[in-house]
Amino acid sequence: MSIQLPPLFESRMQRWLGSEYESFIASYDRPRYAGIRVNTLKIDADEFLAASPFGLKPIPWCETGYYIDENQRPGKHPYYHAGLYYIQEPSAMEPAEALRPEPGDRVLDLCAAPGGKSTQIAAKLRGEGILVTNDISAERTKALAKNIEMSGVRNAVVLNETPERIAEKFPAYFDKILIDAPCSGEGMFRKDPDAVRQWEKHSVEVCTVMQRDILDTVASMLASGGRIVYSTCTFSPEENEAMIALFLARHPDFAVGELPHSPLFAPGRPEWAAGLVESGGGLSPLLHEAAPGGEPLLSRPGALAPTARAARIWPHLAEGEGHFVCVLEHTGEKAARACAAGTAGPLVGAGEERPAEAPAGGRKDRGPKAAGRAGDRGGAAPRREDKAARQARGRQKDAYIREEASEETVRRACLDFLAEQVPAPLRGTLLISGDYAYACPVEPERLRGLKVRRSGFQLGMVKAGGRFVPSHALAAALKPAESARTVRLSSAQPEAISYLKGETLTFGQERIERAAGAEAKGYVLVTIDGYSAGWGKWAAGVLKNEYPAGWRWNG
Ligand SMILES: C[S@@+](CC[C@H](N)C(=O)[O-])C[C@H]1O[C@@H](n2cnc3c(N)ncnc32)[C@H](O)[C@@H]1O
Repeated sequence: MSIQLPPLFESRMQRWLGSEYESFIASYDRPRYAGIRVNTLKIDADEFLAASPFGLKPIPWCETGYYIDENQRPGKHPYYHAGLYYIQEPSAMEPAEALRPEPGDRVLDLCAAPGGKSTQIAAKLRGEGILVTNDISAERTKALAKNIEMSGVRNAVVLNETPERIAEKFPAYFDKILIDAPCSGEGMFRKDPDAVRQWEKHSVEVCTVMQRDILDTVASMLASGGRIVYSTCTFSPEENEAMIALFLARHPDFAVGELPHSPLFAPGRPEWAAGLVESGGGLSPLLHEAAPGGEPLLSRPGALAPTARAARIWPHLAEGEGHFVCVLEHTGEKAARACAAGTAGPLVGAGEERPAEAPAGGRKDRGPKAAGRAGDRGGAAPRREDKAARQARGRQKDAYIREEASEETVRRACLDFLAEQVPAPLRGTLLISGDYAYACPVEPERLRGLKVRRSGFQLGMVKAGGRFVPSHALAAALKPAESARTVRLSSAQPEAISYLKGETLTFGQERIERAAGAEAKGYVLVTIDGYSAGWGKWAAGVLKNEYPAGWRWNG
C-alpha cells in the first residue's frame, strides 16, 4: 500500500470491519474519487451537461453531482471561474442532500469553510430564504466568502464566530442546521496524505470534545420542528454514533430522522460504540460520561440503538472517500412564522409595493427587461429612456431595497449605481458597513457585535471622490438580463482567458449589449458563453479589466 496508515487506526478498523477489512484496505490502492457539483444558481444541470467540456458520470446520491477524472483539470476551465460548478469530493455531497434545504428556509452552516456544503445549500435555496454560513477560523472564512461569491449567492451572511456567540443572536431561529464537524479526518487519508500526519495531532479525543460542545450549542438555535444534520469525514465511532447518542441523551426532544438512503450507503454501527463503552476503552473519555450522580449516559439501555439510522459512506462500498451523516429532528411542532417563508423580519416584500418582476435568479426567460435591449445582433442604436423614466426606476429601486441608513454617501452612490446599471430588483435590507454596501438577508441588528466577514450580498464600495465600484460578488450573481451592459466572450476564444488573466480587451461598442437608455460607456458585465464572470469598464473601444487580482487565471 502506498499510504502509511497509523497502526492504531488499522488495528481498530480490522477489529470492527472483520471480513470486510481486506476490501476496505484495498481501496487505499485505488485512485481517489473526485467530483464536481453543478451550481444551479448559474446554470441548469441539463444545460451544463449539454455544454460540459468534461467526461462526467452521475453521483448516485446527488442529482447535481458528477464524478470527474481529475486529469481533466476542472479547476482550469473558464466555466470554473464563471462559477458554473464547485469541485467537491463525492461523499461530501451527501450532508447537504440530507439536510433537504428548501427555498424560503433559514439555514445555518456552522462549520462551513471552505464552503462546499454552503454553496450546495445556497443552490437548493434558489435565492429564497437565508443562509448564515460560519467558520471559527478567520483564515478559512476568506475562502468561504470567495466561494460564496464565486457561486453567485445573494442570500448569505458569512460569519467568523464561535457557535455560542451565534446562538446568543439567533435563538430558535433556523429551520435547518448543518454541522459538518471538525473531525480526525480518517476519510481524508486517501485524498490527503497530510491527514495521516494530522491524525495524532487532531486526536479523536480532542475532536470529540469540540463536537460535543458544538452539538450542545446548536440545539438552542433550531426552531421548533427543525432539522439538524451532523456529519464527519471520519470512521471512528467515538466521533459519530457516540456523539449522536450523547446528544440524544442530553436533548430528549430530538430523534434520529430517516435519511434518503442510497443503496450504496451502510447503516450506522451502534455496536462499535457499545463495545467501547462496555470495555471501558476507546479514544475519548466522553464515551463514559455520566449524568451527575448517575450511570454513564451511553450505558443506558437503547441509548445507541437509534444511531443505526445514520449513514456511513465507505470507500470500499461506494465511490467516495468516506463520510458519516446523521439527521436529528426536533420533535416539537413546526414553528409558525409571522412572515412568509423566506422573509425574515424586514426583508423586502411584505406589504410593500413591489416591482412586478420577481428577482431574476434562476429565470431562463429574459422577460420584458430584455425586450428593449439593443445591440444584440448587429448593434442597432439603443432606445433612449427619458429622464423621468430613469428617475422612476431609481425610486422603484429605493422602495425595493429597504434602507438601513448610516453612511448617506455610500447609500446614495449604491442606489444610483443600481438604478443605472442593474435594471432588476434585488432583495435585502441595504446595509452600509464602512465603505461597503450590502443587501443583507437577515435583520441587521442580529449581526451587531458579531465578527462578520460578509454582511450579506456585497454590492460594492465607495472609493475616494464618492465613486461607486461594484463588487465582484454582484457581477458573479447577475444574469445578463439583469445588467444594463453586457459583453459576451466565448470560452472557445482566447479572449475569455485573457479576461480571466486580468488583461485589457479592445472592442467596439457594437459588441456591448445594452438595456434601453444605457450608454455604451461604463461598467459592463462580462459573460463567458452567456454566464457572468466579472466586471469590465468600457470607454472608447477599451475594456478596462475589473476581474479581481486574487481570482485571476494563472498558468
Ligand atoms: C470539515 S471542515 C468543514 C468543511 C466544509 N463544511 C465544506 O464542506 O467545505 C470543519 C470546519 O470546522 C471549523 N471549526 C472547527 N471548530 C469549530 C467551531 N467550534 N465552530 C465553528 N467552526 C469550527 C474548522 O475551521 C473547519 O473549517
